[in-house]
Amino acid sequence: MDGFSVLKLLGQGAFGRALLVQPKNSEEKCVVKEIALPKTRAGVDRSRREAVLLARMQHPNIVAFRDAFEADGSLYIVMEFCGGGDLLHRIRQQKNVLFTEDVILKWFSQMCAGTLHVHDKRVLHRDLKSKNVFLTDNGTVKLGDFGSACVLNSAEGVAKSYVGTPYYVSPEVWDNKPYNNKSDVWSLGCVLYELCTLRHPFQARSWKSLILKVCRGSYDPLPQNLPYELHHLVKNMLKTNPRDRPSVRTILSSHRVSRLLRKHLPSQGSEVERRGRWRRQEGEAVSSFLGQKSLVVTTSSVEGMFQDDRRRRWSPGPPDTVLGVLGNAQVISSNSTTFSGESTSEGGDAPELQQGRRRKRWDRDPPERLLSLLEKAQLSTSFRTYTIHRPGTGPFVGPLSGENDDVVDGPEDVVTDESRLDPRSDDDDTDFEEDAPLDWLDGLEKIAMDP
Ligand SMILES: Nc1ncnc2c1ncn2[C@@H]1O[C@H](COP(=O)(O)OP(=O)(O)OP(=O)(O)O)[C@@H](O)[C@H]1O
Repeated sequence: MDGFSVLKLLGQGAFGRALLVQPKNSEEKCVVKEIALPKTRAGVDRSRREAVLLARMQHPNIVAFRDAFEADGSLYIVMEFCGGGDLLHRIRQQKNVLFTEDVILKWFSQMCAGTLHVHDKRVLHRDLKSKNVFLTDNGTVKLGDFGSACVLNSAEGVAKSYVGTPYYVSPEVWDNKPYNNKSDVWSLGCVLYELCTLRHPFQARSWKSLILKVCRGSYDPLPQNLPYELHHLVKNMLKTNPRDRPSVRTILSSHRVSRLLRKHLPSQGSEVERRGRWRRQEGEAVSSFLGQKSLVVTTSSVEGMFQDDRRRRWSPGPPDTVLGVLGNAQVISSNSTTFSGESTSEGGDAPELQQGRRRKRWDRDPPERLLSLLEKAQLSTSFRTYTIHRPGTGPFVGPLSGENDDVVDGPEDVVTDESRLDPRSDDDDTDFEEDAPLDWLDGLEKIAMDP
């Protein structure tokens, strides 16, 4: 850090801290993200991947990569400073004053442009949320924090990377299906909803309530004064089946809302038509930048992850594994051992769960395991990327929770995605996904059980 004067600590994330710095050889203030390098080779490669991915993303709506280096057992990623702070902070500043339609469309269209660039590079962001969307001093929106796009392999890392930030996690991820480009679309839909209402679509004070609402696609309707196109878009982006959600390309090019969005992206219109590809040279360039041969290996393994264009088909049913058990509320007792026993003997859905067995993961670990884990865990009040504490450490508070948020788990006056029960539509647009659903339940268990 010799070449920088540290101006202030911006904050502490799950993987390290962010500092506002002044490089000694430049006028431009930057952010340095300091990540303590893990002891294992795999862990080190994983950490470096954030730098590699960020360096690959060169787009006006993505935080710009400036440099990366390692010193004293830490990785330092230098990036553009966004003086307007993050969008979550900006939303909170509004108090109860809703954003205008123009502001919503302008910011959201830029988020889509950034996400399209990410997806065109065959990368999944996996932690899109208002806290990871930044504003520059002149009001340009930039996507940041590619830390979750990089974390794979270790049990704990998998849990973090797979679950992301619980309020933004899509039904398929709760249902242990592979994360795909539409899971990013779901998270982006949550951010759009926040822009429209200043509230999160799935407010809840317990895990059970949160997962139920997400898997049912139940949220309060948008304000009536917003244009029909935005209502339609939110409804589409928060479809419980990823196949029914539009891709970001569709949102920007051929959705009912596209015309409104493109009006706010005059200089980037052509970008929508272009598809980027992962290029080995890019990884090599970053690798030599960081002075680490191993990054070439890391890069090519990421490349391999996305080269396979096979389209996996989704099971025909709704995300009914988690939903079925959660819906059967009477089987849930505060004692997880009792719960597991009761759910197989008297729970109405249990026999179906036993018979259905369509999904690989539940074959071995039915959702009872998830629920019993969730009973023992609570979300951190700071609401970082997947932070879980054992019981008694604080209330369940979401990023935009207010005083009067729901305290009950029962039915409410909400929009529910009834189409989750319809026959599935075409999934051509769900064009890539991670190769295999990773075992995040093991990671979750480890975190929840650690003394
Ligand atoms: N490029 C940036 N420009 C301005 N502020 C930034 C930038 N990057 C990060 N920050 C701010 O620095 C703080 C820490 O960010 P960091 O990404 O390390 O963790 P986090 O987002 O708080 O948590 P997590 O990543 O675990 O969800 C946040 O308040 C964030 O808004």
